[in-house]
Amino acid sequence: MKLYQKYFAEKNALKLAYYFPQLKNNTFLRAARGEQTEHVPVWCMRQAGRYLPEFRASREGKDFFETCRSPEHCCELTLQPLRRFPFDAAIIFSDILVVPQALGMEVQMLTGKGPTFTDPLKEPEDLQRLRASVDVNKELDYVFRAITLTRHKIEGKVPLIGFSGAPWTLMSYMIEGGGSNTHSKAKRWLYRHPESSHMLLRMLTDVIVEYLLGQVAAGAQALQLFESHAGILGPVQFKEFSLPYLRDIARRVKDKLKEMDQDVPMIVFAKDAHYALEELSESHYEVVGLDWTIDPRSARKRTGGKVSLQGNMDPCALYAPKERISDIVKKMLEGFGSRGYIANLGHGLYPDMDPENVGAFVEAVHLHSKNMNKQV
Ligand SMILES: Cc1c2[nH]c(c1CCC(=O)O)Cc1[nH]c(c(CCC(=O)O)c1C)Cc1[nH]c(c(CCC(=O)O)c1C)Cc1[nH]c(c(CCC(=O)O)c1C)C2
Repeated sequence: MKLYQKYFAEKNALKLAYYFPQLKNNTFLRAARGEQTEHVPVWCMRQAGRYLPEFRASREGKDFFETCRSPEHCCELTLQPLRRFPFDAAIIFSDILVVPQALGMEVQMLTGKGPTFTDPLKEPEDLQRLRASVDVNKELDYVFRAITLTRHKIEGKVPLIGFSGAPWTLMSYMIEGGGSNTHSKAKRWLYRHPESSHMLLRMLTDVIVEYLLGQVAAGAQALQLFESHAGILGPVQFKEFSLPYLRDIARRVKDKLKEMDQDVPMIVFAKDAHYALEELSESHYEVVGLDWTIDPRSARKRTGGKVSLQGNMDPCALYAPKERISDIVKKMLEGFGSRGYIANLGHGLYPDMDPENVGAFVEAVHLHSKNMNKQV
């Protein structure tokens, strides 16, 4: 057991605080808790990614999941965007598909095709192929080591976010075997095998809870759940197959963290789930992440101050000239207001985006939010 984990297990909050370098910029954590900050904090989903030439150089010729298994590589890729831009948070380089791997499934990242499962789940009997009990500390130890290393190397510059895919999104990959437009194979399970679907979602939930707690024990200072495939579900199926598991995860993680005297904000990002905004704001998460299809003012109204909000500029707005990006950011900030708000994109950065425009986005968030704060 590493020293940090020992203090965590002993619930020794005082020693825990001294183990890692002191945090210098806590705007992201304060905004997550709904506090007023001197500027609006900003980070980008997929900020460690192929739009950066140094990322492409580091990844060149290396297998994607081999990279995920190397704490040194993950640490380097996590830190790269921070060397270029004054982001207010970092997200650990990893992937949501490490969880199906921990359950015993084989996944490869094929160039030009994306994640590909060798043998996806086809029928409910296939659930027997999954590990009935997963030793998360053993199977995902490489992620925990990457987090601990990065938390040291980041030198307290900004907080480090840990993450997991949410159960439904992971289930859909495990059945589709990769990316899909219709998700019809996975949705077939929901209509045809609802009990087996719930069984799989429960198995995933149990592993995700342990995985998230392990990430905090390793040094993660916030957690984000990615329900990237929420939009393919309608409100009725979301309520049955996604929301209860998202709630269960937050409740169980929070209960455990409370026992440990740990206060770690949790973010839920359910892409295209605009129909469930009210429910998501009452799901025990401090922050609800939004995609770009939701109007900031209406999101504030519908969530009624119960949560902080994160998002939601259309990633494609980064193709606009810099002055236009600045105007779009200003309008977005006016819509959300500067309190209890974390600026981000409505989804991840694309590989062909210009790093300079990412820099313009970050700068515009800081500049306009500081100006807004001066006026109140
Ligand atoms: C950079 C990267 C990642 N994954 C993949 C890539 C591109 C491949 C490469 O660089 O070689 C393949 C990679 N991994 C995945 C995909 C999507 C495939 C598809 O469904 O079409 C691809 C191309 C699956 C995945 N992976 C992830 C999600 C949830 C977020 C989202 O909705 O985009 C999903 C759905 C999470 C993820 N994935 C990653 C991070 C950490 C980096 C960061 O955000 O800065 C995170 C948080 C890292």
